[in-house]
Amino acid sequence: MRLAVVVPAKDEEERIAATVRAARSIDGVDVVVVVDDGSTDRTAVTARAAGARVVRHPRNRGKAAALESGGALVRDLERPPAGVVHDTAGRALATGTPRALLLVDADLGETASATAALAAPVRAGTADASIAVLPRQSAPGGGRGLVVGLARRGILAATGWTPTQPLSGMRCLTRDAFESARPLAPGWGVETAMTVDLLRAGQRVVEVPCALQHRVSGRGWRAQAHRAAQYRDVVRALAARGQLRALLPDRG
Ligand SMILES: O=c1ccn([C@@H]2O[C@H](COP(=O)(O)OP(=O)(O)O[C@H]3O[C@H](CO)[C@@H](O)[C@H](O)[C@H]3O)[C@@H](O)[C@H]2O)c(=O)[nH]1
Ligand SMILES: O=C(O)[C@H](O)COP(=O)(O)O
Repeated sequence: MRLAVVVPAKDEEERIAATVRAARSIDGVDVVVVVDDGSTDRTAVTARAAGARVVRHPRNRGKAAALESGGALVRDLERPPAGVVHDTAGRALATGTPRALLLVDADLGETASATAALAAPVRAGTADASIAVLPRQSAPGGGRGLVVGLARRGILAATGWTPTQPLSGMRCLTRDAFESARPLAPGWGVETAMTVDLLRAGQRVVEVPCALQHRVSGRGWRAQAHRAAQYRDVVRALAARGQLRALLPDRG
């Protein structure tokens, strides 16, 4: 099974090269696409130097839009050159299974190689999509579980399944599974909505422990503003899926 890695990246010049190198080292990966989502630093040039194909958003459009752009580029790569894939009767010939997509955040650095474990169940055909479960992070986070709790309750209410880490963005999906979850919900709602939409479409989803370390959000005002945006986007994603009840806090 061939794998295309898609890396959404906003101002990730410090970690993007290590992330791209690690992604390229994964068995089966033949293309790494970095979507530079309107960065104001050297993310794009650094990613290209590390061996990635780079798509650039002139303006920042959010993580979901970056994943859409990466998915579209890989879709274009699957299209065979004109004139080569028809038989003598002009019938189109099958051109093989499209690549599975491996969605990898830009801030994982060299630990990105651990996303290789996500491909195993998809390759074996026992799952259509896999989601990474991360270990305790080496730096302490500053969250109180509000966004995570909301997303978890929403997914449970919508599907009957309780994810361990509902916001985890490291995922491996068959092309068919990815397409069944499109259009992706905007911004930070993308993971919550994707899980709901995959399960509702009958795709088999599993969680896989992966030894990943990412940049955790702390306690400062920037981190809290980030969480507020995450909360807003998860609310929108759940509301669009008829899960407003999940927005109410647990009653114990
Ligand atoms: O406008 C943006 C902002 C971020 N990113 C990229 O998106 C990824 C995740 O962003 P990050 O700042 O690391 O967010 P976190 O809050 O740390 O991420 C957690 O929560 C997110 C959902 O809210 C998930 O997407 C992540 O996988 C999960 O690690 C990174 O590669 C970013 O560079 C974009 O592409 N566009
Ligand atoms: O820091 C985090 O884990 C995320 O930003 C989610 O925040 P939360 O702890 O409020 O769910």
